Amino acid sequence: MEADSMSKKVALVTGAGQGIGEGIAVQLAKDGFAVALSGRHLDKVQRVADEIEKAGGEAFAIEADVQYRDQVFDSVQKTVDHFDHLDVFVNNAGIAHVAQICNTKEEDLDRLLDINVKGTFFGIQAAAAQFRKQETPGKIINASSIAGHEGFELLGAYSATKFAIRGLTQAAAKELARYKITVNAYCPGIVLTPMWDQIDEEMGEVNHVAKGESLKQYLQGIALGRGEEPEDVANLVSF
Ligand SMILES: NC(=O)c1ccc[n+]([C@@H]2O[C@H](COP(=O)([O-])OP(=O)(O)OC[C@H]3O[C@@H](n4cnc5c(N)ncnc54)[C@H](O)[C@@H]3O)[C@@H](O)[C@H]2O)c1
Ligand SMILES: CC(=O)[C@H](C)O
Repeated sequence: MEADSMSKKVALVTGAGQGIGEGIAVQLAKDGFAVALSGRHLDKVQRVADEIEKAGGEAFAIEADVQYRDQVFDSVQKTVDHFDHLDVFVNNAGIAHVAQICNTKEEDLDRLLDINVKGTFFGIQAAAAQFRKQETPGKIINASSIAGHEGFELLGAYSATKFAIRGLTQAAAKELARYKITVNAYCPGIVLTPMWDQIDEEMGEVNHVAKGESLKQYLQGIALGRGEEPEDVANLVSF
């Protein structure tokens, strides 16, 4: 256990090996948190943890797949074993999938629900259990999306999971407030992370998008179609 982290706030970020999760972990470390980073691929989260340590921060990498409840609870225990306690849990891990609803395979729908919804559900359960065991306040922060406020064509199953996360966040906030545990969600627009490489790859030929146009341009087109100023759309595409 790191002696210094006894006084530091401790955060656990899921899916922290790249993208938004990596950005959150790095910023939390800059803000003085001791950070546990969990992900399906230990080498990816270890890379980010090493970078945080090299920059003078405290970090600890954990291999955990959020679709499995026991691995989520285990990641919290490993964080507490290493840093003594937990203050913040960020349910960041998530996947997207591009398909028209009528063409979405059940196995893809199951994968999205297992990782995005059940993974977030398990994270709330595990974090709340730890905060109550510590008898301390705590913060739980979940990854929803712009697609959790508007259902986008070609992202129907994904949007459903992000809407679900908003509802889950609101319900958890009401249930856990009495324990001084806050539950909030972030809803980014389009953030140019490796998720978009995968989304663009899955695009292929679909009716709604002109050949060669990426989903990013398609979504931007929707925003522009609403008469939003280009700079508004530009704000969506940032990292
Ligand atoms: N990039 C965007 O435009 C955008 C917009 C709104 C919301 N989001 C949400 O933000 C979160 C992060 O997105 P991102 O763009 O950084 O994605 P990303 O694909 O770049 O990174 C996601 C990370 O989560 C990990 N992950 C996936 N499934 C996992 C699992 N079962 N267990 C543990 N880790 C797992 C991946 O390995 C990866 O490291 C996601 O929940 C996503 O839905 C992204
Ligand atoms: C991929 C994502 O979450 C939205 C559509 O930006």
